[in-house]
Amino acid sequence: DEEALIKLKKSFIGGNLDNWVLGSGACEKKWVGVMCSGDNVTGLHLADMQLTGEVDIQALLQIRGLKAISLINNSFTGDIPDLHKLTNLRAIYLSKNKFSGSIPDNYFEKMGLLKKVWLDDNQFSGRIPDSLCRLPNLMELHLELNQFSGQIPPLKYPAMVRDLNLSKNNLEGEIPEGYMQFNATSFEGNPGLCGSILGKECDNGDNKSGQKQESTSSPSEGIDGSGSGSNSKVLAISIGSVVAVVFLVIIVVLARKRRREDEFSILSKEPLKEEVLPVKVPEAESTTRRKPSESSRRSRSSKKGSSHGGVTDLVMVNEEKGEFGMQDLMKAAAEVLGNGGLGSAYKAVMSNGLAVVVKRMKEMNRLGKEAFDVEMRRLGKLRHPNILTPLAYHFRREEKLIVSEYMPKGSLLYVLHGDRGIIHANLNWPTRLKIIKGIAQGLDFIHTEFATYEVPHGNLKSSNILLTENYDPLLSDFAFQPMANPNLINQGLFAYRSPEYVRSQQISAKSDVYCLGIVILEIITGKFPAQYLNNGKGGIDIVQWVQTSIADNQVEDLIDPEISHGSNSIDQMVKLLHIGAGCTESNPDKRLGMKEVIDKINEVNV
Ligand SMILES: Nc1ncnc2c1ncn2[C@@H]1O[C@H](COP(=O)(O)OP(=O)(O)OP(=O)(O)O)[C@@H](O)[C@H]1O
Repeated sequence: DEEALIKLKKSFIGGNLDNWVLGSGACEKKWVGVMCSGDNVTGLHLADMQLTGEVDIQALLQIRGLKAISLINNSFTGDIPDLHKLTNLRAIYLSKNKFSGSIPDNYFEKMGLLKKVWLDDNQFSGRIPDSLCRLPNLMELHLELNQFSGQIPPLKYPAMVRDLNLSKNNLEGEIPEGYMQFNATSFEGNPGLCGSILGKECDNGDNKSGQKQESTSSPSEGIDGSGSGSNSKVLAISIGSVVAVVFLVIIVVLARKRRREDEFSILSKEPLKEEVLPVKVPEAESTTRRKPSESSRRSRSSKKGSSHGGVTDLVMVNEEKGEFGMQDLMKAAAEVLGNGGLGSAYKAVMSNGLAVVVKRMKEMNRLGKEAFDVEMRRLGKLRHPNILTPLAYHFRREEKLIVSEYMPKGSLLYVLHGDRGIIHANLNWPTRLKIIKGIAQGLDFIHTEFATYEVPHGNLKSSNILLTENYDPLLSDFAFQPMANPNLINQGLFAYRSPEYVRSQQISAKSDVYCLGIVILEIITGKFPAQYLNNGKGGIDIVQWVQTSIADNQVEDLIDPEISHGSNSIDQMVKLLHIGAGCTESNPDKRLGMKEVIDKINEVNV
């Protein structure tokens, strides 16, 4: 890697790469801009260095572990470099340079692992390459402030993309359907674009620019449109315009916030760091500002299930992490984590340093207060290395709060499909196998503990599997079925998406096995299952894909290249794929049972 970096340095002009000295140890000596994992170079962050010259792709090709390259805010000119030869890249940042010319349509064709493409603020022209919009893992796309023209190509995997900006180009025509999740700011500054996002109807003729003049001249027609031509009303119009602009800004901010929260529900979920807000607690609780001593007294009294004026404080059901009360939670700074099928989730860090997740559940009224307490205490007593045992709860008729420990590595969903850098990079085969085994053990434990429940877990999916520091999986959000309202059950719990429930409203422990199968296939293929989405848009129908490939004898093609490349464990991966397929059998009678799954998984050893 060092030699390659020196070769690369020679192709640059300018910049201050003085500590790039051959033999000094690029990773050991922390060469400027060089990111490493152990002794391997994984990223180049060469931003703001006034670099020009060439980007020596042959040199970069020698850095086998290279995953990300940033040349942001330099002075590179000419065509886009041949980065497409680096097929392992996850992220390309070329923003704020003077790259120009068009990018070949098939440029990104072999870059299936790319997640982030930032080409904004350059002078690129021509069409947006089709291959870019077909990338299966694309999450962030920034092309703003260029001269891209023509129509926007359809987005093949819209559910993956959470950050998109095509503004300030010369794009034209109707915005394709796959982009509907984004708002107008992602497209503004393209005079020829039209479509419902921009509130600008497309006529099917060519006269798009005429339309543009109309719509930009009165964007707030619906708000202040009446009588706007009269000179005598200039003042009123000015005030109206200001109000309208403020109104629009509020709408845009709210829409963006909402979209971000929606995105969390699809692909969890980088904490929204800037959205620091208090954990909202019921009025009755927040009216009195109790002293800490009072708070802990109340917390202690509430352990016994007591209440004050009909409103209970937090009820601790598991004191392994210490005691805390509602006051402690209220004082904690909180961040939105996501908005799932059961409600919203917040992270709160309390003054003693304990970080917890608070889930606000709205549709959990099946049980009265006492029965709910019994259920929660039962959950609080569970101890298993693969179970996330809740710490506390708060009961109100309209809303329940469930508090659990915060796991810094986050959910398996995010570690697998989001960009967690080194955390993702560590998902090698032995780690993935350990995760699969842990999930199966945890589920088996839940099946024993809640054997009498219609469906013991009910909501097994990768967003409800958290990872510990050591990549041990912890199952959360289980055994909610007896507490949840029927509408929440049907819409919010993943087991209710199993084929037998969709077909004939049957649910059983085998529905959990189906969910386990999806997770196993997700871990081995590295693909985001379409089954997690409500609208069926995006992701991959992982069950169908696996079945077809098994039938066509092409099982190895299913394996995530990140684990199959150069591995001598392909046989084990194939075995696990077959187990995943056995778990996702459409007919529950033909599907594997929980114990069979455990036995089969235990036979697979690293
Ligand atoms: N204990 C935890 N530690 C760390 N992150 C968590 C924890 N619990 C939840 N999260 C994060 O918060 C996100 C939102 O969780 P939430 O449970 O609200 O949504 P979900 O899992 O997508 O859907 P559902 O409501 O069906 O469980 C999760 O995807 C996960 O990334």
